[in-house]
Amino acid sequence: MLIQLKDLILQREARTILGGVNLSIAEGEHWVILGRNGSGKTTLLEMMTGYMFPTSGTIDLLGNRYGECDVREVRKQIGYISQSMVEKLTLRDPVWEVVATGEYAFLRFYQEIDPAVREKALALLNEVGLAHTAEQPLGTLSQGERKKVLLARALMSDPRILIMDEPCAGLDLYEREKLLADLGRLSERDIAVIYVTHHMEEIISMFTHVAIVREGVIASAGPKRDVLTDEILSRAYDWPVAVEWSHGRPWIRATASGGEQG
Ligand SMILES: Nc1ncnc2c1ncn2[C@@H]1O[C@H](COP(=O)(O)OP(=O)(O)OP(=O)(O)O)[C@@H](O)[C@H]1O
Repeated sequence: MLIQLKDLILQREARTILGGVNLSIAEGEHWVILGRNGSGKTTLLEMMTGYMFPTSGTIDLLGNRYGECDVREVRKQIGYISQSMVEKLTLRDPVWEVVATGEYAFLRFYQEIDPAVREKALALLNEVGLAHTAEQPLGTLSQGERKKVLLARALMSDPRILIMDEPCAGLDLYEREKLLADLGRLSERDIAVIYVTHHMEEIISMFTHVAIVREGVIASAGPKRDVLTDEILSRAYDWPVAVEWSHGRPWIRATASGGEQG
């Protein structure tokens, strides 16, 4: 098992944020996590990355149990892409340096960079189609390009697991499709992807499984075709919806209009 979450409970003050989460992610699977705002998706990712600890329950990642191992060592095998990550990067740093820092666990360099690390950063930039931006300050790149830089950065340490929290948020259709294409190519690598989104159409064919979080518990989890049904999704979103599959991707349609009167 790559990741095993058992009976995770997280209590803050009087609130139960996670109410007993169980989830197993095996080798060769790529998961999407769906759920309404505030259902607990980001909290789950923060637990998997060891940035938050549960009130009770266990988290095993690549055979390491959090609380009984050096979390920093485990984290080296995880690439994590989130909005808070973007905000921590320095916009005036050259793009290749931003990518290269992914080799280490820190955000900026204060010493000479190993030429081999630079070469690797440039190769990864090339893979995401951004080789030409290597010397530009990060701040001169579009939002979509910045997300690709983050993807390249996350791959620097050759992680076994890549965790992404809404990487396509704020991207236009073109930028989104380009990022998803880069992501799709990851299935050639030995890397498991865990991906949080609000947008069903981002569930590209590489994804094998879906988990739905609802009010701090897993409402449904399994192979994507079993989970992405009209019934399960209508319950998950508290709204009548219908799913259609096109080019191997699910598309969701609200079957009652929020704009209709009375
Ligand atoms: N440190 C905290 N203290 C108290 N409540 C918290 C804390 N962290 C998260 N929460 C609450 O836990 C719930 C789950 O938050 P989380 O960010 O995991 O949701 P989410 O599913 O990622 O939401 P979104 O889709 O809006 O990003 C929210 O109601 C949030 O307000």
